[in-house]
Amino acid sequence: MAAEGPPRGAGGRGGPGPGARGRAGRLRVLLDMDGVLADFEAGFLHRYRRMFPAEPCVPLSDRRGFWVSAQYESLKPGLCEKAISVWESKNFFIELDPIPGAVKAVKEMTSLKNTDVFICTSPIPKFDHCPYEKYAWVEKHLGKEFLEQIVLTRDKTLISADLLIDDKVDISGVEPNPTWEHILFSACHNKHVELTTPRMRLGSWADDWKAILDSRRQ
Ligand SMILES: Cc1cn([C@H]2C[C@H](O)[C@@H](COP(=O)(O)O)O2)c(=O)[nH]c1=O
Ligand SMILES: [Mg+2]
Repeated sequence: MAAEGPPRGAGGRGGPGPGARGRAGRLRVLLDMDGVLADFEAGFLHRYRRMFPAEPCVPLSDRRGFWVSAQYESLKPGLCEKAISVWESKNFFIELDPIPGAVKAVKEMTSLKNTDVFICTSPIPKFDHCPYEKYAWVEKHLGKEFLEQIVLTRDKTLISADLLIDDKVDISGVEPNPTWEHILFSACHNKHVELTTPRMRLGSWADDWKAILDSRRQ
């Protein structure tokens, strides 16, 4: 049964939130969903081929840049809209496979002492299926209790935390100085991007993500 009251690690203390390092020794981690926990890229390619078998596609090894829609449009005018129709279709988000090792890593991370883990994900504006299916995906793969840990936002800079693990290279929004440090999670579209120091990358869930968390602990 889900616990009552505010979710673990979420506000509830009143007054302005503490700074990134002032949370009574607790580390707050935000995990992106698409491209970090759920395999958006493979799911997209699979469904796109099924929906548009006569159209050209981009193999995952040739993906460059975060926006699938932009790369498809440059491949052939009109493909942007077709690409968008793929992730707008019913069951796209719920049917995404987990990224290898993600489910185990999230469960392990959640069980660490002094660590609060949230899923921070941007829904698409067409809301018919996506927000519901993101919740359903979390329940299916991580369990009901984890539904308390979901943050849906189109602007991740507004959310305060110590770390954000995300596959998008540039994350911007209305807050020019987000509290979190962005750890770039490797994906087919960002593998070739060289990061300037001190930016860090997590190659996969098989890599030492605990060391990254520890580097941010007080
Ligand atoms: C590649 C791509 C993605 N989107 C949408 C699909 C997802 O809802 C978000 C990405 O969310 P995340 O939290 O940053 O992982 O963006 C899109 O609209 N167009 C695209 O090309
Ligand atoms: Mg992502």
